[in-house]
Amino acid sequence: MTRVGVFGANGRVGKLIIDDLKATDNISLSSVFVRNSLNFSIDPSVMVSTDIGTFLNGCDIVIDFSLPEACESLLEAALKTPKPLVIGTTGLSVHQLNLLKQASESMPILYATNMSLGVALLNKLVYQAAAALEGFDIEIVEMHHKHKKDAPSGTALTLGESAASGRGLDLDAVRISGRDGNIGERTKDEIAVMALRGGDIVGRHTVGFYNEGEFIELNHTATSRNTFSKGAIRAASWLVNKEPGLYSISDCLEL
Ligand SMILES: NC(=O)C1=CN([C@@H]2O[C@H](COP(=O)(O)OP(=O)(O)OC[C@H]3O[C@@H](n4cnc5c(N)ncnc54)[C@H](OP(=O)(O)O)[C@@H]3O)[C@@H](O)[C@H]2O)C=CC1
Ligand SMILES: O=C(O)C1=N[C@H](C(=O)O)C[C@H](O)C1
Repeated sequence: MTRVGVFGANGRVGKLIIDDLKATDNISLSSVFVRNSLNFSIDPSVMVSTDIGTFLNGCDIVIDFSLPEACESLLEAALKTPKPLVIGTTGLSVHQLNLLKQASESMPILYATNMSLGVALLNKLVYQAAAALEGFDIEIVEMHHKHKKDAPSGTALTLGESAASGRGLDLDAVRISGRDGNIGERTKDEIAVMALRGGDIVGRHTVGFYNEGEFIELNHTATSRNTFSKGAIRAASWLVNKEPGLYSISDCLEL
């Protein structure tokens, strides 16, 4: 039985992971980390801790859906107490991503900005389309619920990287995040990644390829947040006995 620790247990996704673990074979919840207290009741056999080291010692693998600064604390603690990590937190800074890469030298880490099968496939399709549709303008739009803190979404940035890579470009050099005023015509290589926020939208991503006379739009819509919690649990079962290294959701899904 794989014993899972949930980091970000009070959160929208964290709570669903705790529920979904109850219905999954060969894997169960053993510890949760909270900053203050857990805001719902839990089986008394589960360790609830405000100390990251104690939390890490109480599980075989961690699933993290929290905030960038919280994920950074987790990575720092895991460098002292190595543990397989499934990380879904988005909005990580360059420093935090470097810390994640450093940690993956001493433990297996699966980092995915989106745990769904659909988006994993979408990234492959976007890479292929960007490479094949020479001269088409690439634009990305994402829509999420009004509580989301980071923008653009981690998924949109990953899709942007897939598109840029299909064109042999570096996303950081070609990405724009807004248009306003007398800015002139669109440049050939730019890739816009735009964010909309409102209501309870779970997650919607559209990658458009626009040309004179035709366009293609590839779209993914998450209609349930359980898509992410179940994807993360599947990733944890896959990762737990792997060698140290940085793994992607495509590795787990063998896409
Ligand atoms: N990869 C994927 O498939 C997906 C990724 N996400 C990402 O996952 C993350 C969480 O999303 P969501 O569940 O909606 O967010 P929530 O805001 O609902 O939850 C965030 C959680 O992080 C905890 N937290 C905040 N600050 C700290 C801290 N300093 N130390 C420890 N814990 C902290 C909160 O605990 P507390 O209750 O104590 O405040 C809370 O439990 C986001 O980055 C989001 O973009 C979301 C969906 C899918
Ligand atoms: O915060 C969310 O809700 C989501 N975040 C992830 C992201 O930033 O891409 C994944 C998903 O779209 C939901």
